[in-house]
Amino acid sequence: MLLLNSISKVIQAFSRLLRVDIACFNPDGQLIAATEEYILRKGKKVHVPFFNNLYGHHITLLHQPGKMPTCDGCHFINNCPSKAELVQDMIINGKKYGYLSFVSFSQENERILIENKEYYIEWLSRLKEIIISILRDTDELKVKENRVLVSENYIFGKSKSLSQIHNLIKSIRNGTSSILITGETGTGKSLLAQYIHETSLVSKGPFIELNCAAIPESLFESELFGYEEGAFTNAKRHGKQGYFELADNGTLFLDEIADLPISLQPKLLKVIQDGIIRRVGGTTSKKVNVRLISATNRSIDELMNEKLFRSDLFYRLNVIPMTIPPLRERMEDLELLVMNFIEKLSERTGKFIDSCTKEYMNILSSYHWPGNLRELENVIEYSMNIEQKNVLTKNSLPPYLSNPLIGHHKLEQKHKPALVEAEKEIIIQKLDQYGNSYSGKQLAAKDLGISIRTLYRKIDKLQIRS
Ligand SMILES: Nc1ncnc2c1ncn2[C@@H]1O[C@H](COP(=O)(O)OP(=O)(O)OP(=O)(O)O)[C@@H](O)[C@H]1O
Repeated sequence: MLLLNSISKVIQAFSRLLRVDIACFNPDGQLIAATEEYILRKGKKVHVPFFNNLYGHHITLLHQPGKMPTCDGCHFINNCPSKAELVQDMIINGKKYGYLSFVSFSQENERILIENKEYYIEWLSRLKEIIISILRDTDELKVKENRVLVSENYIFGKSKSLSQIHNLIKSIRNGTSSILITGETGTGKSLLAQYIHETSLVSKGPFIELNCAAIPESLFESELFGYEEGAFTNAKRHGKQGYFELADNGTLFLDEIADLPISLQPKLLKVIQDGIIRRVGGTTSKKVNVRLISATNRSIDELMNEKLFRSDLFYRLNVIPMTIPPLRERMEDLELLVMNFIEKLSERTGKFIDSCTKEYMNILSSYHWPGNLRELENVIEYSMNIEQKNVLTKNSLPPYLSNPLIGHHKLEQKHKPALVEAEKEIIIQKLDQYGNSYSGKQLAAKDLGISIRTLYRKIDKLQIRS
């Protein structure tokens, strides 16, 4: 069950029954669930620091919220839309779970709340018990999640293709053979790599990720194998560990492996074969014990045909191949993924969405998802920001989905040249601003809100001189 959804549903039910607005806060005074009226009047991102003054008071009736000494520090001081609040802290065995509040926004409700205080206190205590039990269940779940990063089926889906991947992961759990994950962009290759690590024998060791598309060819060797002091100008004083050393006794995830420069491929092949590395500028060798997982969204077969990828390296990397199908080929997982994203994004968007309408789901089901799960996640985030209700409706979909006449491609075709030029211009500006070095590009990518690997791809695609 989704935590916030569960709490939200209980709160809505109690609110309808008792005819009072209800809000629930975490121990830091941040709103985690509330009735619609409460969100409307107080805003979605209410943070009520003054509640800290109420810990240990168990149940407090705030008669004139906004004008009490405890209101110091609250951003609603002297301007509080609530007329009265009955607040209870949620503490059990010394553990703080947060606060619960029954709120009245009208004078009529204020009178009812005050006149029937005892009755409401009883219900407040019952609601507290239910919410604490939900929060406790989640605590237990978190402990489990820490052992196995994410629960099966739930995160990756229940479709046939995903079940096959799960079975494969189970059967290789005790080994450390190299794995090559293939799949279109945004299908979840990085997430799968982490999952494999977390469920493997080397899960206690480090998981180190290296994006082969993001590292300039000249730095590759020193990044992979490290370097000794004085190995080259600008080398750090005591040298630097490379990715292989960092990943010792754990997993090294080589993302975008197809972008590994051909000149470096023999060196990688040698390390895989011997398990021995030598730092740049070093004279001694070191044995490392690293499980390799690689991923690519390009066709390595084509690269091998063009002699851009060595076949001997490919066979070493591809001992266990795994392919994640694109989202359009596993639509059975769509609903599960949507609900998962709704929960995942509720904190970032400050919205408590319960579900989505059938019409909304139908539109998602008939789309072909070229950007796969990454695109789906963006669409859900967009919808959650736009949606006024607690259910996602067609109205909150981005225009290219809600209005079939404005197809993505149609828009793009019409404006493509201008868009490309604008994009190129912005990237050049940022590179001028931060410089063309690797660290400059890292800053530029951060400023642009894209990953460094995306920046490198764009530099390449837009033929920007770097
Ligand atoms: N099964 C899943 N359940 C929930 N979220 C997922 C799942 N798979 C992927 N995601 C999310 O989708 C987004 C894209 O996933 P990820 O970065 O792993 O894709 P990728 O295939 O490695 O992409 P690229 O080829 O561009 O590197 C991430 O935000 C990730 O958390």
